Amino acid sequence: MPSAESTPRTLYDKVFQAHIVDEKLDGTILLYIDRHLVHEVTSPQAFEGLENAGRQVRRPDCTLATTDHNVPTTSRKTLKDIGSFIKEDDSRTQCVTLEENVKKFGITYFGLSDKRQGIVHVIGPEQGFTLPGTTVVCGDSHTSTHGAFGALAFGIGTSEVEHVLATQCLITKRSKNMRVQVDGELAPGVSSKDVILHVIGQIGTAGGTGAVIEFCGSVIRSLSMEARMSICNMSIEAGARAGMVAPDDITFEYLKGRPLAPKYGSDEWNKAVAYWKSLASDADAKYDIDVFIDGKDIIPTVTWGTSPEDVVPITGVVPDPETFATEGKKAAGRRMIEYMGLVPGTKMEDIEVDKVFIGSCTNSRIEDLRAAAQVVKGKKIAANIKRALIVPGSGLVKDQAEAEGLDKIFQEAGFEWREAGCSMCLGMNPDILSPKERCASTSNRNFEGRQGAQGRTHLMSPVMAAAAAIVGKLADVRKLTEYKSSPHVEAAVVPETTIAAGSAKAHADESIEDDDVQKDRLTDQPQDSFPQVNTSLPKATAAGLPKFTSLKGIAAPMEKENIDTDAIIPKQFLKTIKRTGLGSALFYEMRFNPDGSENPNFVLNREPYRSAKIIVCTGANFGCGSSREHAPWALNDFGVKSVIAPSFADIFFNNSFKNGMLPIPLKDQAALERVHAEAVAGREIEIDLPNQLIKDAQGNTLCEFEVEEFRKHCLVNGLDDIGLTMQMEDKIAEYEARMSQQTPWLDGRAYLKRKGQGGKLVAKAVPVPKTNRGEEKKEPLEW
Ligand SMILES: CC(C)[C@H](C(=O)O)[C@@H](O)C(=O)O
Ligand code: SF4
Repeated sequence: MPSAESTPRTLYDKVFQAHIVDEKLDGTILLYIDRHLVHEVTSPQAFEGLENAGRQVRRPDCTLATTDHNVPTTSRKTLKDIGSFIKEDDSRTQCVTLEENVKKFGITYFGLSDKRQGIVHVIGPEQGFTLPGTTVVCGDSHTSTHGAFGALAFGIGTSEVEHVLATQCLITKRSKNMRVQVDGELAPGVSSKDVILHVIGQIGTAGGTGAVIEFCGSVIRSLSMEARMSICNMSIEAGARAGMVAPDDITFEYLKGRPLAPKYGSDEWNKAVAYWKSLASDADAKYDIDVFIDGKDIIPTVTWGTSPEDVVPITGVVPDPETFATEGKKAAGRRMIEYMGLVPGTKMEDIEVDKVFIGSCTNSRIEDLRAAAQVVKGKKIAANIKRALIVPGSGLVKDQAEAEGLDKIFQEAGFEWREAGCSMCLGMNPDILSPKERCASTSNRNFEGRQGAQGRTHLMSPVMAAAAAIVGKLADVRKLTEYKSSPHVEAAVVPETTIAAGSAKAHADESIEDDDVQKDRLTDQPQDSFPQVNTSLPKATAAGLPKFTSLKGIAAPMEKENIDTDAIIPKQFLKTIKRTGLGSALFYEMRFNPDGSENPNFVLNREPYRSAKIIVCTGANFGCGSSREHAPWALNDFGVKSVIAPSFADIFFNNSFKNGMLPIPLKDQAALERVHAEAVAGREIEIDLPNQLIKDAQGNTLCEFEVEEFRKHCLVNGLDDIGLTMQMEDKIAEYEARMSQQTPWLDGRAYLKRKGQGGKLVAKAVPVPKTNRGEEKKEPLEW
């Protein structure tokens, strides 16, 4: 048996190991976080918790905030401040709240008048905030994007955002190692988006559950950083905790000259590159799961259903659910076909499209826009296309595209050229689909209602979306354009304006009318008029959580696979700055008809399930998709304190515990069926946490269940884990001081000047006289 030192390790093992502050015998780990990105949707409750407990942000120098989800993407030429710019009340409140919080807690913030504003997963890499070998978190599932740099980057819920703000650490466990190796070459017209859609089609949306995927192989190595980011971005749609690519020369080339990366050519840069090179997986490292894909099997891919795994090649047809393997899959397929308004057997290329969206954290970078422009150049969008939007991922991407004349190419073809933001990816802002509209979209989720209530989304690459706009139907881009080479394999170029950091004026766009906001009326506004149920249950408070020992109550049966958090709580309800009051909107689209009346067929609208305290779901991968902690908050507020299912998505699983709730993964099919049968019969069941048993109403044991010791301890004792972590202050400070020596390029200067208790420097003896850019400090960044 080789010693721990000589055991071959994966990229994930190495980065994870380097961030362990403390490890308990049961494998519970306190992990140090180098980079924390913050946006307006998932942070208000975290800052509120911090304030209520009288806590500070531990490392403002490692925290970067922006507004992206709620912001309109119309011209900012009249922008005075965010409060007057955003018309919709709840969106405005979230953005203004973030601005207040960043001021209060001294965090660097890129607001709407700053060219560096944009989608959080675009701006991190663009600024060099994301670096190889770091741990990166954000209250957002697509934090996986940053793994393209060989960072361990993952989404967290709001309670964990608060935990990181307060302690710069997270409590976690090791994930499994999974390798997805894509070898060979991609054919012209096939891009990294097709690669990831194809992979998800192969492994399914739960394929990566509990694992960190390392993408490797000759195809991945040949991709630019931007293309790698698109792949890692959608690791979350493959169910993985994170996606990673080993840093290499393409990575280092991309980082040269980025404002927050070590200064190119300096000793620090050389030291950093040497370290980054050492992170690649050892040749004989072991993976728990291996997937091999041949690049030549991938052709331009689109989705047909309402889960990212429902993919077909563009040359294919709409599948027939009656041919699916199980009754469950057939039923789910029928619902998708109906929701998507499709007929089995229809050629994908015959499906007409109403709107086209090129944007989102998957595909809104300069290379995406260049590739799409190449398809569009000299052509016009089809007459049936109602709107085609190009939404750059950041103000700097927009500037770069304009410098290259891409805006003109798009506008001449009939596209709208917008300002940066999440836009129509999830429609928390005015860019949405109307009911039944069909969209060719470069985003990452095609869930029901994702782009607007009853909207129909087909996911695809930027060149495929551009082709759909020109043809007016889903289209095979290879028929439109002669490719000399695949657009995605060009080496990354650092655009001039990307390097030019610094606050800038709002950028005007003459071509967009301000009244677009009016045009884009939100049709699916939150409604607060539904009755609250089960509000008598105890709520979490900053002082600690209600204790969970035994739970007895009605269990509502569900049978669906892949119940995503968008379905548990749709986007329009994420605009709250509170944790409470969401019970009335739980499963909104399934629970209520479009006119607001109850859907009598939905389980929670039937007796005795209106007062359910437990959900028993026979479908796997419960809680997949977005990291929104609003999902457990909504369940909790409704009165549901425990969900039993064959498996859970990682972030939802974590978020539930943080709210004193107990998700129970029950893999034993027979046991699950016994519990489900009680639920179907409308009888109470009892969850006995100390003894790890599920019992029927008479107290007879139905089955045992597993739960991690540390999580059980916290639940049974109602422990606030921020308080627990803060008791580890000595270890955290010791870790920080050590890392300031070893990786000084990760510290902002403000940190080095900061005094700890007794007036001692928190991290001394670190000779970093200048910022990482080698310049004197400039506001607002303290680097
Ligand atoms: C708002 C946020 C919680 C969410 C996520 O985590 O993914 C959003 O970015 C999304 O894409 O649905
Ligand atoms: S997935 Fe969409 S909504 Fe979520 S961060 Fe990315 S662009 Fe924004």
